[in-house]
Amino acid sequence: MKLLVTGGAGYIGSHVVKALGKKGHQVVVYDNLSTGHPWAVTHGELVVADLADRERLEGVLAAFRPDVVLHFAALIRVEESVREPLKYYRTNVSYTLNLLEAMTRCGVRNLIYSSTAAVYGIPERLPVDETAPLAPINPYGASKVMGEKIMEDLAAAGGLNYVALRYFNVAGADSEGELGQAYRDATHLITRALKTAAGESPRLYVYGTDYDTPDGTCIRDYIHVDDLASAHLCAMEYLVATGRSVALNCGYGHGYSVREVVETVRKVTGVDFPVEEIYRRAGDSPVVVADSTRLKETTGWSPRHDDLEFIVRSAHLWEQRLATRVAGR
Ligand SMILES: NC(=O)c1ccc[n+]([C@@H]2O[C@H](COP(=O)([O-])OP(=O)(O)OC[C@H]3O[C@@H](n4cnc5c(N)ncnc54)[C@H](O)[C@@H]3O)[C@@H](O)[C@H]2O)c1
Ligand SMILES: O=c1ccn([C@@H]2O[C@H](COP(=O)(O)OP(=O)(O)O[C@H]3O[C@H](CO)[C@H](O)[C@H](O)[C@H]3O)[C@@H](O)[C@H]2O)c(=O)[nH]1
Repeated sequence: MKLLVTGGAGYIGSHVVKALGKKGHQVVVYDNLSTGHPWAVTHGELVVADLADRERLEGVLAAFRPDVVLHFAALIRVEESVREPLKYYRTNVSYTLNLLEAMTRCGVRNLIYSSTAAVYGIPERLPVDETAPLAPINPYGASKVMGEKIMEDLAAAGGLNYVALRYFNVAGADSEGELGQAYRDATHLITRALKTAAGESPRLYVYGTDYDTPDGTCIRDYIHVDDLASAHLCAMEYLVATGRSVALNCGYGHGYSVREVVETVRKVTGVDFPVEEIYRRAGDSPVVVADSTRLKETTGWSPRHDDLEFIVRSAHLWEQRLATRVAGR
């Protein structure tokens, strides 16, 4: 198939592009490289352009005529979204509108959308399934709910078929060591902990130890990025075969506390790095764990790397490669 991937030079998009390329699909990546990297595009063509540029976007869609668009491009930091909400609504909502309008004009009707567990806010029942109310507690989550709502309305009007994949906490790196997280200033827990173990930061801050959880720190459902990539392939096959629109959780169904993650990173790296426990971070939900039964039953997806130590190990190997790459420049 012909696939247009927005944000395909980023962390998750690049892993999905690799999986798509390996399956023989024809890929065009559309990315402004604000956080992505050209080296991360291992298959297909890279168009360096912004979703704000409606003319360029429509031109690329009209020329390529993809069977499916996979839409990763977005801003992703919860805390930043609390401080700078307009930036988030602009990129995550208004540029999604640009994409949907351009797709509509070009007659492209299939979309895989990167949504998030943050749409659930503080879930009432755990693990949370897709029937739970959407009640985001930060602008990032709200922007993704808006994206889903726009797609739902467009689908109801007969103009779109979509799968919204609600990712839980994505972590780890490509099993061949070619790709991984390479944000300029990483904020994700596992990456921050690994960088601290490597001596790039003096200490790891743990944000909040007074949550209503067994050890007082937040609990998250960490999913390996390669398992998430395979969920995209499954979702795409389902979408093309059935034309049915649906939202699907992507997680393993069990969570780890911040303290458990810290201990796993210490074990994997063999470094007893310093940790400082401080105040809560704005916009954080205490516990977020996925019920992914619907993803498994609708698409046949099954995870291969449901193991925190494996996830941390793969991320650790990637961090070592990244350090060599930077040092070699
Ligand atoms: N990382 C996670 O744990 C996580 C969890 C849930 C959902 N998500 C979602 O997954 C998607 C990908 O996240 P990621 O972690 O790979 O982030 P990322 O920052 O690595 O990837 C985003 C990509 O989009 C590009 N981009 C940003 N704004 C753009 C614009 N205006 N025009 C064109 N390209 C633009 C960036 O250059 C980058 O390559 C996002 O939609 C995010 O909300 C991520
Ligand atoms: O240095 C750090 C970094 C994180 N944390 C804590 O670790 C947990 C996980 O934080 P991350 O930043 O790794 O991930 P989030 O759960 O905040 O958010 C991630 O997953 C969400 C879905 O749940 C969103 O989609 C979002 O894009 C993505 O960054 C949180 O309790 C956070 O407070 C720390 O204690 N110290």
